[in-house]
Amino acid sequence: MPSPDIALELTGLVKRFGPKTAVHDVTLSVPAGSFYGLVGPNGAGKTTSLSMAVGLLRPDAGHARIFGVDVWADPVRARALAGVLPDGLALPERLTGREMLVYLARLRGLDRATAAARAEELLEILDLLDAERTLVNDYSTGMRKKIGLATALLHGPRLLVLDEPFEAVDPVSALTIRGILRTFVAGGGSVVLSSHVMALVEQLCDHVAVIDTGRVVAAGTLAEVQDGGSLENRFVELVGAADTIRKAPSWLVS
Ligand SMILES: Nc1ncnc2c1ncn2[C@@H]1O[C@H](COP(=O)(O)OP(=O)(O)OP(=O)(O)O)[C@@H](O)[C@H]1O
Repeated sequence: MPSPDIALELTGLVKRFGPKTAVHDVTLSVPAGSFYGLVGPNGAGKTTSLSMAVGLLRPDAGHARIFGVDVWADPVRARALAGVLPDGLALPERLTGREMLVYLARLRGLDRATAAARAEELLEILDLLDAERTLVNDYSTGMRKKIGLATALLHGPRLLVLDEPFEAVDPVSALTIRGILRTFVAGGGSVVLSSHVMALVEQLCDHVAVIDTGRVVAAGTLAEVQDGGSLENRFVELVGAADTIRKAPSWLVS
C-alpha cells in the first residue's frame, strides 16, 4: 500500500555470501522529507543494505519498500520513485557523458527535448561540459561519481539513494552537490546517503543510522544518535572501536 510518510522502509533484511552473513537484520525507517545518513565501519554492510533497498541485490530475507511499494514485488514502480547512485556503478563506457544521459533519460520515458535539456543542465551544473568529447570510459574517478549522480537525478525521483556520493569528488563539486541535495530536500525530496565523513553527515543530515557487523546499532534523529556528543565520538563508542585505534608503526618515526 503506498505510504506517503515513509520514503524507505527496510524490514529484517538479511544477506549471506556463502558462509558469511554480511547483513544480519537491518530494519530502518526513513521518514519522507528527511536527509538520512548511513554510517558504519568498512565492511559493516552499508553497500549491501543499500543495494537490497533499491532492487540491485536480492535479499535472503526481509523486505524493502519505497513509499510503500515493495522493491521486489513491484520493481518497475519502485525504481521509478528512486534515483540511485550505487557503489561501483556500471556505466555505458563507450558513450560521452551527454550521450549517456540522453540515452538513460529516453529509457526512462522522457521525450527527446526534455532528455536533451536535462542532460545539458546536469552537465553544466556538475561541471562536466569541458569533458564534452570524453568517453565515460576515460572519466576520472570523481567524474564518474558526478555523472553517476546525474543519472540518479535525471528522471526527477522522490527519493535519492546514494552510496558515498562525495568520495573522490573535488571540493567545488562537493559544494555543488551539497547544494543540489539540500535544494532537493527543501523541495520535499528524501535522501539516503552513506558516508565515512562524520562532519559531512553532521552538516547535511537530520537523521542517522549506524550499522555495525550487519546490524543497525543506533538510528534516529541526528541529535538522538549524537546523544550530546559528537557523531565521531558516538560512532567510536557504538562500534566498540576505541581499543582498536592504532598508533603509527615505530619504524616510521625516526
Ligand atoms: N559479492 C560479495 N561476495 C562476498 N562477500 C561480499 C560481497 N559483497 C560484500 N561482501 C562482504 O559483505 C560485507 C559487507 O560489505 P559491504 O560492501 O556491504 O560493506 P560496507 O559497509 O559498504 O563497507 P565499506 O565502508 O568498506 O564500503 C563485507 O564483509 C564484504 O566482504
